[in-house]
Formats: sequence, structure tokens, C-alpha cells
Amino acid sequence: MAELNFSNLSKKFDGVPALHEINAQIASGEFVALLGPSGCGKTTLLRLTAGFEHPSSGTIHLGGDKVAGDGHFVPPEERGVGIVFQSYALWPHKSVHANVAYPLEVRRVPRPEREARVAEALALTGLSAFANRMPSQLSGGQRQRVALARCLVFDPRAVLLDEPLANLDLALRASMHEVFSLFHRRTKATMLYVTHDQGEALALADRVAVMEAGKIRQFAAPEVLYREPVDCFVAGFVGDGAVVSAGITGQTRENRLVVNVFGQEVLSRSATTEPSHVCIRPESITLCNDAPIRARVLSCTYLGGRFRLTLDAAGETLVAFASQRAAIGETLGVKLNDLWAFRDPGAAVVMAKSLAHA
Ligand SMILES: Nc1ncnc2c1ncn2[C@@H]1O[C@H](COP(=O)(O)OP(=O)(O)OP(=O)(O)O)[C@@H](O)[C@H]1O
Repeated sequence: MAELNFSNLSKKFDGVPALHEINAQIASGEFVALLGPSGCGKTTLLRLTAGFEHPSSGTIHLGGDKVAGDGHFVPPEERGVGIVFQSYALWPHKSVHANVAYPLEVRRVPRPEREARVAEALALTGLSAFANRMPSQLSGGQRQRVALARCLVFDPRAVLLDEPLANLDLALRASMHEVFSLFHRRTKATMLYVTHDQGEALALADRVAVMEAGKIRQFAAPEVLYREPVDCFVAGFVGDGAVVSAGITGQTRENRLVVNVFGQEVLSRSATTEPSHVCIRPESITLCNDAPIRARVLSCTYLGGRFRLTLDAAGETLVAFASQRAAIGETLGVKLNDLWAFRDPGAAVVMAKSLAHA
């Protein structure tokens, strides 16, 4: 397996930027998810890595070799990357065994070795009993496992997956998460996984690159994205909760900030002393009758074991968990603790604009 490196990578289609100055390093054996809304450039980054597109500028290195950029271009079939598509892309007239064996036939691997490697790939993906079936005789999840086995069998330098679970129903998606995790643990493959489903990205990846409008906004471990988002976009896109503007009023000896939220002083973790916003996750909210921040219940949904409430506090929508059902329209007290404060890069611009108007 090999590390993957993007350096100042940009791509334009007919002069319109789809990716802008992407810089990222993916370690050998790392599982990275590309997460972002439709049109943010995830698939374009994957296609550039596979060799289906040429970069407009910048370079891509795979395992230390330059595969694209600066006048170099290694074609897809020579990059040694495996690709798993949403549509499975299996040969319909070949059995499961023949589909998985195909990449080895193309590479002229001798039959005994081929048989051993196919058997191993089928065992790894739990498909040994299905070797003689045709793709039409398999479920969607089983077909996707064949695509995974076909990818794994030739020992690729990296595995690229483009929304591989998008065609499957919710229950099957959850069980496929375990298949992907197991696949990754056993093969130690370098994996680049495109999804717009944040649950999938946070559950599966070692690190997640959150993209928006052709740029990477934050590239970090799932728990860091959730607990320490760098800007309003990431805070709002990843995880549940609210993003509210807030100003600093003090600092504790433990380097916690005291910020003013809804007219109350609240302790916050932060990487800056000039925050513009706080991120309020459900875990930061305790509901208690005598708390000074008052919030009106907008909705109450039973999640099994607990209720998810949406609350209106001074015009902002908060999300909280409760052990008991709350009535819609009821007013509750909200206590905030352990928020995350950050400075949104856009905040300075907003301030400058409003000053200019004044
Ligand atoms: N071949 C192409 N020609 C012109 N524009 C393209 C082409 N491929 C992609 N684009 C544009 O580049 C931008 C990024 O597209 P891309 O498919 O990478 O987004 P994405 O994040 O994968 O979206 P989705 O989640 O909807 O698949 C979009 O604005 C898209 O319209």
C-alpha cells in the first residue's frame, strides 16, 4: 500500500473551477473519507487520483511516484489503484469467481496463484459460498462485496470508493460499514472514500476531509471535526447542534474562555482568544427548570431510550437530548457547558462590511 499526496491540485472544467489548490497527505494504510455537499468536488478529486481526469495545475504522488502534474501523466491502468463504484460495475455474464479473478487474468498471473488469491479475497469478504453465483443472483450488499473482493485481489496501491453504499437501503448500509471496517483492518489498504453521508464518514474513516466549493475546509479525525470545528461551515455540516455568534468576556486560569451566549457567561474550549462563534452540541446542554436561558420546545422525537428535542432560544435552534418527553410549546431552562468557541474566517469580513455601512 502507498501514501497519497496532493500538492496545490486544481481542476477547472471549461474555465470553471471544480477544485482549488488542494493540499493533503494521506498516509499509507490510512482510511480517509471525502465528505461534503453535492458539487463540492469529491468525485473530481477521486477521478484525478484514478487517472480519469488530468489536473489543471498541481501534482499527485502515489507511493512517492508522481502520477499526474508537471507534464507527467500515468494512465489509470498503470497506477495500480482499485476502484469501487456506486453501480458495482460487475461483469453480468461472469460468475462471482470469474469477476474476482478478472484483474489477475488481465495481469497474466499464473493459474495456481490466481486461484489462491481469489479464494483469499472471497474469504475476506465473506463470499466463499457464493463463488459460483452470477451477479444477478446476489443482493446489493453482496454485489458490492464482490466489487470489493475484485479490488482487493490484485493488491492495489490504494483503493478508491465512490459512494459505494448509495444504492443500498439503510439497514444494509449499516452492515456494510462493518464489512468495510473489517476489509480495511485486514488489508491495511490506503483508502479514499467519497460520501455525502456524514454518519458514514465519521463511522468509517481515520480522518475526514470536509470539502466545500472545491476546497478542503478541515482535514482531521472524526472526533476533532465534531468537537473542534474550524469554521461555521464545518460546525454546521458535521454533527448535530447549533452555531451561534458569541464574544469573549474573560479567560480562566485553565485557559478556558468565558463567552457571552444568550446574555449568559459560559465556559468554552477554544483555539483562539478572539472567537466569533460557539458550537453548541447536544452534549453541552443540560435541561433544568431554574436555568436562566429559557427555550421553547419546537419538536420532540423518541429515539429509543431518549428523546431528541429541538428548542428555540432567542431565535436560535438548539438540539438537546432528554430522558423524558417534552410538550411542544413548553418552556424549559437550558444550562450550557463545555462549548467550543472558534473564529470563523468570514466573521472579519462581516464586521468590516458592517463598519463600512456605518
Ligand atoms: N466533466 C465535467 N464537465 C463539467 N463540469 C464538471 C464535470 N465534472 C464535474 N463538474 C463540475 O465540477 C463540480 C464538482 O463536481 P463533483 O462531481 O466533483 O462534485 P461532488 O462533490 O462529487 O458532487 P456529488 O456529491 O453530487 O457527486 C460541479 O460543479 C460539477 O458540475
